Amino acid sequence: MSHAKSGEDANGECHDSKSRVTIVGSGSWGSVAAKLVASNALKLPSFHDEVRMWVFEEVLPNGEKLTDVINKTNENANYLPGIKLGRNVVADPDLENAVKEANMLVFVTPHQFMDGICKKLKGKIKGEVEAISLVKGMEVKKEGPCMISSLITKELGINCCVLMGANIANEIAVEKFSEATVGYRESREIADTWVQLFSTPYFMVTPVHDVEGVELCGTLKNVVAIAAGFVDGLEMGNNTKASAAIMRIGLREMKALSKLLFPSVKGSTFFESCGVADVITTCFGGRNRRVAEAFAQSGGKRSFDELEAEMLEGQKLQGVSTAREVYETLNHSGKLEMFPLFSTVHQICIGPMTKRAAEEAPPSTDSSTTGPNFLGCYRDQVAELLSQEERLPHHEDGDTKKPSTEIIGAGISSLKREKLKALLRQCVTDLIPGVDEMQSRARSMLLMSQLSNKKPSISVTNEEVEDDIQLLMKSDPRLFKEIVKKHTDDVLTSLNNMQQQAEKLLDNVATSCRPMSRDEKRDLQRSIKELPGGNLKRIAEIIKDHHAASGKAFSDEVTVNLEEEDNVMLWRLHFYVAAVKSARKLAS
Ligand SMILES: NC(=O)C1=CN([C@@H]2O[C@H](COP(=O)(O)OP(=O)(O)OC[C@H]3O[C@@H](n4cnc5c(N)ncnc54)[C@H](O)[C@@H]3O)[C@@H](O)[C@H]2O)C=CC1
Ligand SMILES: O=C(CO)COP(=O)(O)O
Repeated sequence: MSHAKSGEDANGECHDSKSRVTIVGSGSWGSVAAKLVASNALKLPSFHDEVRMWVFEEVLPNGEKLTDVINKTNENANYLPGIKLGRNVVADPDLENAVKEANMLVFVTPHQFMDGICKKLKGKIKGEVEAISLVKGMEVKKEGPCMISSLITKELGINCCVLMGANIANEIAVEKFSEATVGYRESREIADTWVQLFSTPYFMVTPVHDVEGVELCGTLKNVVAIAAGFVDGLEMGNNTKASAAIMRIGLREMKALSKLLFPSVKGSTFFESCGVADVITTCFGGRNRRVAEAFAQSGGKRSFDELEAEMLEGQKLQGVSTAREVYETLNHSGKLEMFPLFSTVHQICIGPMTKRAAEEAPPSTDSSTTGPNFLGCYRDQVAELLSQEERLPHHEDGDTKKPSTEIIGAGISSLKREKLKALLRQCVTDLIPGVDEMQSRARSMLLMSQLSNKKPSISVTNEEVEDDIQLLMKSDPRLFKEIVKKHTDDVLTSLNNMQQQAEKLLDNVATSCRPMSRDEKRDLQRSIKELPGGNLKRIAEIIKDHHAASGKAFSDEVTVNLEEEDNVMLWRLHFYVAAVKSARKLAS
């Protein structure tokens, strides 16, 4: 995109190559966006001074139109009173007129109005136009969820970046320092133009090549903020809000859902202003939090619509409808149970809430350390599937009398077996990112603990040990050791939880296995004997745990007599031995 000055082309025709900006929206953030952009448009030679702002017309109590008041006083009396927007901001109630000359469009209205706005603008935008969306929210269409930037691109046929961040409008309006993130899809040059247009000494903007990640952060954090409000309304305290119940799990679900919807989303995006910073600021200072707090204080007796109208005077909440949209998306894809926080927020928003229900609502302890409870959810689904099934006699597959060669699900119909296999395949797919994350955390901890003992046995690159960690290691080795220990303990707890869930899942799966043949038992016995000491210890643990779960007495000494073990136990050992063999093969 070029920003040369106005001039004449080769044919002597006058053309205007300066950029013109229109802000589509004039709520509190829309008005602050106009102020930021207007101050820069005056300074940057490649922009026209005038910045148009489309206003959804309203009549004030004194009978004046909001647009007229903005143009007369240079203040948005309804949504940002007391703040001068800049004399070069021109309010315009006619949407088509407001955008017709613009080649840079800033969309900033509550997300529920965006579909209608795009439809009105379809075919009305001419020439090379770039857009940016400051809208936090998404649409759910028949085909699935659609981010607002995609809606703009699809409906209007224009490229669209996004700007999200820890940006409470009232604070930026009075020029308190804040950061924001511009997410872009392809052109860094265009992202830089937006950065230039929004940046001021009190508003620092960083471009990130991850449009979906940035937009999903801004969108999903509003659901987390609603949950934070519930916790505040119930006076559960800041520890609850920050830790297991809300912000920490909220961030994990934000990341997991973002990656589920767009696997290209980058983990690093969650550490930009649009990610963790926006979660924190909104969970402490936002409108979503405030209204959700009032909802909880009323014991769910007052509706969000009523409270929004009373408390926000025309401003709009985004979190309640986003929670519904997220719920629909998860429900449609059968993944509700993997996102206990998101789904519970929606259920509380639509139904009567009691303190007890809300207290029971936060995610189970299973998920508090391992993020979305993938394994626990699959365990339950497998258990449900198998319990529903009317068992067929073993050795029979459906209505044929042929002995089955299948191990898993041999006693159930082929239809149920296929469902079971599909569940297990999906479980593995969903588990991979979690395992990758665990591996990378474990590697970091190993590296850190070796560094703290000054004996790294693996090669260390500069990127792996950030400057501040190196500094801490040198300046305060004791604190460094403590931190390493704490994080190592966290990783071990998470691994332990994952292992327990996996064990329960395997126990369920093993109940569906056909009887093990004599030859298979012999093979298993042989394979167990060949295992190294560490793995034998694990075999003993599996047997002990299984005996304990089935109420059998056990002693510290474990002797393996496969003839005496039940079928479930035999297959559990078989799975373990097979996993050890695969791991060894991969390592060699
Ligand atoms: N206010 C804030 O602190 C921040 C807001 N945002 C996001 O910016 C977006 C816009 O929010 P705000 O500027 O805060 O708006 P707001 O909530 O302050 O005001 C509501 C706006 O909606 C307009 N409106 C009402 N009915 C309408 C209709 N039928 N059609 C079109 N417009 C209508 C009103 O005129 C007003 O401009 C939202 O997605 C929000 O999440 C993002 C960062 C900060
Ligand atoms: O998005 C926001 C801050 O970044 C504003 O959040 P609220 O709509 O909850 O005030």
